[in-house]
Amino acid sequence: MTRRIGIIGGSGLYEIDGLEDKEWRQVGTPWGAPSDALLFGRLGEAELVFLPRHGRGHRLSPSGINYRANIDALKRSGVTDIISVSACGSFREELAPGDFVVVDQFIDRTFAREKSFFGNGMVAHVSMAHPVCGRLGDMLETAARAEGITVHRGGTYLVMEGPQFSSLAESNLYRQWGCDVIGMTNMPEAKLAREAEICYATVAMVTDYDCWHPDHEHVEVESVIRVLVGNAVKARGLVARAAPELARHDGACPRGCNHVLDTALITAPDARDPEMLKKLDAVAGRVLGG
Ligand SMILES: CSC[C@H]1O[C@H](OP(=O)(O)O)[C@H](O)[C@@H]1O
Ligand SMILES: Nc1ncnc2[nH]cnc12
Repeated sequence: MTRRIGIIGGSGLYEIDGLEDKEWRQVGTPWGAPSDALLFGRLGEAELVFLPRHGRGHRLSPSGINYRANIDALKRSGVTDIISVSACGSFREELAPGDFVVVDQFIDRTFAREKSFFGNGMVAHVSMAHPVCGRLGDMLETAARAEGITVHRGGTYLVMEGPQFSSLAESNLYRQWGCDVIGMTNMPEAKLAREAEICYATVAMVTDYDCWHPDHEHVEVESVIRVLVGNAVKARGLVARAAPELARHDGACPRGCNHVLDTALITAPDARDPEMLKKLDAVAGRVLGG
């Protein structure tokens, strides 16, 4: 299996530098339109596809993003691995603005988004026990260290619906829950990537201390953007280092991300809805024969 790397760029990362043979292409999906055209290109040996999560110009709010279209578009573009680059608030003193966190767990508190490709007519249940790909996480951590970025391995990312930031009571509650960082976008993205059998890992770039820290102002867009400008430069360096390394690893994911649907489908073949199966051509074609 030749690996092709998808980068989903979050707030502050709307384009990616240094790509050769680059071309923006519209990719249609049965789930509607993705956030923007996809930018195809190469970084040395590595084939990359970049998608700005909020669209160029940051047109889309976290609740308004068509996550299913984004993941489907990446899947039908041949993407095997997704690196999610996301801004986040920090719940811990030691996770300071400018630091990167390679998160390994999520708590999904979103409620106004489509969260699955499956449903009535074709039901599937995938495991989210380990929601990110450990191998991809290893590579991102190594690349970040090599780039001289202060990186923390592991952490729980609380995904809130937004678009408003948290109240102080919420911020304190999430800290009591043991959460490390907060953002608004990585769910259902990670769930959908899992369903689409794509390896997924997040680099969360700390921009602020949300609103719990007595010595820091509560988070505002203006301060987030200020930190993001520096973070985006570091994120580009990280991608440039991690992508060629990842591309060297041919073959299926050793953690099994590329085969999760082998054990997830439950609807009997004669009870499956043909219309539903058509929509699943890219995401589940491997097991449904799309
Ligand atoms: C601009 S602050 C809030 C905004 O930033 C994060 O976006 P992303 O995850 O795409 O980097 C956060 O989730 C909010 O959407
Ligand atoms: N404090 C915060 N809460 C939610 N999303 C964020 N993105 C960046 N900082 C954030």
